[in-house]
Amino acid sequence: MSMNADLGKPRELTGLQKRRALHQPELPPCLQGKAIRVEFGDSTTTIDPTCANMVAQEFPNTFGQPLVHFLKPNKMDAQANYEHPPIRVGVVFSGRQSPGGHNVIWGVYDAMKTQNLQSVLLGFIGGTEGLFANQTLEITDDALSAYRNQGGFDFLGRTVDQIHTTEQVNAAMSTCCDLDLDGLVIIGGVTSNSDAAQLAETFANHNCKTKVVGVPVSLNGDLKNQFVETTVGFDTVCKVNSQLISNVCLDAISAGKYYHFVRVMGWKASHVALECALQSQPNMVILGEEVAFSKLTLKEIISKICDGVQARAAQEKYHGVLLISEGLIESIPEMFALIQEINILHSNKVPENNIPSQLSPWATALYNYLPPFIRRELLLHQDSDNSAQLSQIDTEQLLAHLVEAEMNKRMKEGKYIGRKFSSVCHFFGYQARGSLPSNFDCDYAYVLGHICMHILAAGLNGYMAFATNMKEPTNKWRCAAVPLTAMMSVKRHSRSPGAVPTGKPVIHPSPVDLQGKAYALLREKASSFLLDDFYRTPGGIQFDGSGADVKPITLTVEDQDYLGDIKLLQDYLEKVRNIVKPGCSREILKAAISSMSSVKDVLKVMSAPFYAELPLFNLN
Ligand SMILES: O=P(O)(O)OC[C@H]1O[C@](O)(CO)[C@@H](O)[C@@H]1O
Repeated sequence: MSMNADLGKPRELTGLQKRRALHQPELPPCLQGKAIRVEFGDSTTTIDPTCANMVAQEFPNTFGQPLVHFLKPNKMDAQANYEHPPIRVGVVFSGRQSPGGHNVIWGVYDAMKTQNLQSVLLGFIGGTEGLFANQTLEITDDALSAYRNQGGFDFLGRTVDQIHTTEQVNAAMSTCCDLDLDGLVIIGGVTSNSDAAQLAETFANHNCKTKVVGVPVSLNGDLKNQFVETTVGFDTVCKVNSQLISNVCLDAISAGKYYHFVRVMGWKASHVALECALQSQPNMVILGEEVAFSKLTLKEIISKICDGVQARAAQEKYHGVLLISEGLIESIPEMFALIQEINILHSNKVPENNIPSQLSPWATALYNYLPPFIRRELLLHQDSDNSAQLSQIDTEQLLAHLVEAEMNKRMKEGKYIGRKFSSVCHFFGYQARGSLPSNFDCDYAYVLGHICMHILAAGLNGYMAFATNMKEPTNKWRCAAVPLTAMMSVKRHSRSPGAVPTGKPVIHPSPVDLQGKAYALLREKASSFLLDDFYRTPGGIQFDGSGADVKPITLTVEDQDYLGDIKLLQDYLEKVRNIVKPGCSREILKAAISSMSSVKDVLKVMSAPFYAELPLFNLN
């Protein structure tokens, strides 16, 4: 394996970086001090209970483990002089870069050294390939000094986000055994954490002593579910993108001549686009999830945008900003089908140049209709999860191209009588990914690092570190660990509810919730955004002062306090159980059912025994 010799080298820091390096993330009370109380909750099932059997079969050693809560120790425990044995841990950047990743390493390191100065943390240089090839760097205070609260993943670097094939899994296992590791911390998003689950299972199966723990680090914000509220990096990336978008908005309104088509990273889900839209308030926003839900065709999308352009022209406005998500292209039904055909041909090892001639007749027709630059991008080799390389497909340019053609057509036909349509395109992805992390991401990552260490110290395998109640200040966060298998599901080929799940259980990216409060907020403001140029200027990331604690809007408007409410819900269920008995009145039953519906999702995943009782109440 060839390695970049500059990785992990001490960097010369700028004045701002030096100031950032001094930021000391706060720890929630439960993580302060040497002692910690570990409390085991109910055993878990999976996010989609219809897949529970499949997950249980694939993960016999790690399925069904309980939720774990880390709590402030009681007085006696806190005063006891604990001797923690030294441990050896490895840490690897597996997923794509995301601001804050370095602080996970710092958090693990500080937590280990607080418990025992003899503990050793090893970082794998060059990401997963460094793991396979056993290339390590011992993490020390000195080595960390240039990377605390800094952007990028350049302390250790990363390569392919995959620990997937038998060779890769075996290589990882042999490294962990050679290094006599008690734990391995895998930093990444949905793909990396699915791999972490597989690794944990395989290690358990082979009696390998290394326990595997995953950390939700991804700019996409898509590793989000009943347990995990957000991912490390999402806040920073949304702040940087929102600043860029709002700059473009002000530029557009100043001259009044261009439509800006902006695509933001975020992979298959549109969380980044939704958050940025709420922060910067551009004229139009198209999320992949709404297109998939309404089954909008490319033609319908173009027609909607053109209607918007025309409505603005009627008000003498010839500028505007349109925001789209990276995954939009895959959400358009006919494009999805075309991409699927291309993916299958790729998987069958058909060379890129031969793919067009092997498409079905309808896919050929669509392919030929698309402008040449998009055709080329659709054929690019696949991403590590065998899907299209979304970052490389210039969907914003495709839309701009088709909108211009349609506006010209409307003009020719006398349906549009405004000025000629003119566009500029942007893709905001890499610019934000390397940013200095916000306070929120610095603190979140550091806290998760600490939780990882406590998971490993408790001897747990196949878990993810997470925190809840994060819309509140850090001192109110709650810290916990969830089995990776509890977040898994299996894809269905058809979207109909009765469709049988097929394929391997993995952690899937969660889409934007179209029933959620954040999306409702966007819809509520959509017409005003379109016509009123309601642009908002959040500005650059603030590290000090009143703006430094601003959190993602989508995090603060959604009520995700599941863990905190679980006790309440369990008490509630107990009460319902006592009043809803065979023979009780219809009104009592109806009232119980309607008030229960909001809690059933939580109960479903939090506790298998409780979930088993739900059919009694006919809630499904
Ligand atoms: O171009 P790269 O670095 O391979 O990665 C791009 C992908 O990584 C992400 O930034 C993070 O998953 C996606 O939004 C994007 O599609």
